[in-house]
Amino acid sequence: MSDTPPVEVEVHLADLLAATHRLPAVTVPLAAALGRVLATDVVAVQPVPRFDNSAMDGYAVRRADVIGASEADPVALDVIGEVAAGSADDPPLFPGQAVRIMTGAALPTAADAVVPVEHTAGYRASRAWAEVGASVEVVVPAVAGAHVRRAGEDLSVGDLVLPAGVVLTPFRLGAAAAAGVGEVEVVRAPRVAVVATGDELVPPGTVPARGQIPESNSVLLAAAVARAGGEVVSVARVGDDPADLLAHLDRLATERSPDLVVCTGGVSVGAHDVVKAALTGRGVTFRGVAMQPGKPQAFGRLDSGALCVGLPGNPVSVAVSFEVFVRPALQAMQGLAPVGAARTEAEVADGWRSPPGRRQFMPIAFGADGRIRRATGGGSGSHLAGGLAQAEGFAIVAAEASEVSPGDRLPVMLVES
Ligand SMILES: Nc1nc2c(c(=O)[nH]1)N[C@H]1C(S)=C(S)[C@@H](COP(=O)(O)OP(=O)(O)OC[C@H]3O[C@@H](n4cnc5c(N)ncnc54)[C@H](O)[C@@H]3O)O[C@H]1N2
Ligand code: MOO
Repeated sequence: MSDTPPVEVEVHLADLLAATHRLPAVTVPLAAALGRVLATDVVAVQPVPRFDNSAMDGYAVRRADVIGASEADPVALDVIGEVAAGSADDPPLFPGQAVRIMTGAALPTAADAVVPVEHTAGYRASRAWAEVGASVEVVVPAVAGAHVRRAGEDLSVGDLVLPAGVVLTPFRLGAAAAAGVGEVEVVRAPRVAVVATGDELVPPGTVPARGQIPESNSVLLAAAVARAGGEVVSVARVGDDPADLLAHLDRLATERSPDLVVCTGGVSVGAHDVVKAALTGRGVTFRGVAMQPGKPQAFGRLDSGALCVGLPGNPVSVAVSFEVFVRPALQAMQGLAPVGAARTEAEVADGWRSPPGRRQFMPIAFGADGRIRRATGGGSGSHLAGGLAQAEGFAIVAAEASEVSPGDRLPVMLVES
């Protein structure tokens, strides 16, 4: 790896994406569709609203009866029935008659307006509803269609509710349900296995012995993968023996059939770099990428057909590599444009140094003034895992730059909180 010059970020990303395929579509109930990418258009199978119905609690009337109603000259109507929301009743309504009606109830066929209960004398006087069999005094005239929600005024049968390719959000799922749709065709979620490598790693929360550290990369990656639409099918920690890693990958292939295996650690030039030792010559390419952090990278297809991405072990390198390479790959697998995280541009509040020849991704936080400053203890060190908690994004410094100065404007890749 160190013998050949590093490739540009774009080259590595393009090669990775070229090895990435969109996954097939599956049909799922709405309740299982949150965050999935829609594979086919959703059209309304029912109009929205489904039928003419009341927007108010009140009385369904024939509008002609109440044109002249006023406080001084109330119109008395015989209350001949009631329809509540969910009732299939369609009471016939003759001139001089009214039907008690509740919000969402189907408007009787013979009615053409709704008088809110607040527009009746009894309610004004004592908050009282006129009972069925009694009469109600209307004190405000109704206009045609008053407080009637018309069938299909939002969507007609066959109208497009959601186009293929959108991510299913809570609002979109609600709209599909309202239009009578119960299941949707979505791109299958990428099945992702996370493998953290290194003899020094112990589960988070346990007390490490000398030389050991808490394993944090798989925690970050599993969470990030899930947020990015992946289904995490396995999270494991493997030591520095290549035979153990190969055995683990074989087991994963037969038991979990991942589409993507994300490994961390062991891709550099160390004497115990396990991912490199195990997967060199097995369809996985190891190379340097002109970025900091995240220089050593690996990718390829395993014998099982799963795409394998090997990220460097340093925690900040993992975070950056996820955003720069893994998120776009997950997007491509789901049929989304592989654009990575959302971006913005911001002014730098404090300056820092950047390694010439490598594009720098500096963890940053926004100040109250909208300007950015370094998030990780002032530095760009790829081991500063604690400072990642403060990172709201990564400022991107061009490879040619050796220094960033206060007042510079930099592109910023935004991190999901
Ligand atoms: N002689 C050279 N040494 C190094 C080079 C180089 O070019 N020549 N590159 C450095 C850079 S840059 C990086 S990045 C690292 C990448 O090395 P590896 O991918 O082989 O990663 P490891 O050596 O396994 O680990 C690096 C570092 O990260 C810690 N780590 C690993 N896994 C985890 C985990 N799951 N959770 C928390 N922390 C983890 C590990 O303990 C190491 O401190 O190589 C440099 N060296
Ligand atoms: O490239 Mo390494 O990722 O600097 O830490």
